[in-house]
Amino acid sequence: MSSAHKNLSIFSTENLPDVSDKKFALVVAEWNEEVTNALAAGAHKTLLAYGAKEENVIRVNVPGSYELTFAAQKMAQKADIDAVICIGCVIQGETKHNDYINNAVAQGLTTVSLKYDKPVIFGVLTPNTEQQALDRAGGIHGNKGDEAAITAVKMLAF
Ligand SMILES: Nc1c(NC[C@H](O)[C@H](O)[C@H](O)CO)[nH]c(=O)[nH]c1=O
Ligand SMILES: CC(=O)[C@@H](O)COP(=O)(O)O
Repeated sequence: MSSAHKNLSIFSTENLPDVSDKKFALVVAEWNEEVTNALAAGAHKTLLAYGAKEENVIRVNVPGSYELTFAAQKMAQKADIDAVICIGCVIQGETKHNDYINNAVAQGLTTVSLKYDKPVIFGVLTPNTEQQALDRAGGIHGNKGDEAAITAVKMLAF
């Protein structure tokens, strides 16, 4: 179901695990920072709303979404980090560069998650236009950051 038909900020909150003692890494790409900062704010707000402590949300920035994988690995290998949320926005350009980034990041984050046996959440927008990004970063389709955060919370039930 596309985001156009499912608000990203509306989700089930039944049977959520207690995450009051869990530590989250929030890895944020600086490219398209108006969008990624809005996504990160949504993720941060959602984590606190569902039980995380302010001091247990550790934000680090990277230049672009391609660098999310390396930073996610650095955070996931820390013994005290329970989940990693990766935030980015890769807007389609004139070339296929966005495809290479998106595929690398999707595969890379999955690899890190499995290697360190921890949730690593793909909170990366891959829109065709800037408007599509804004619509999903607190606009008409909700906030992908909210969705990424509640996904991290839910995955800590495993
Ligand atoms: N065009 C976008 C980029 N490009 C930069 C790459 O992510 C990377 O930093 C560079 O290739 C050097 O390794 N990044 C985004 O996050 N969003 C874009 O739209
Ligand atoms: C996804 C990108 O890196 C993008 O901004 C590059 O744009 P272009 O494909 O027009 O060079």
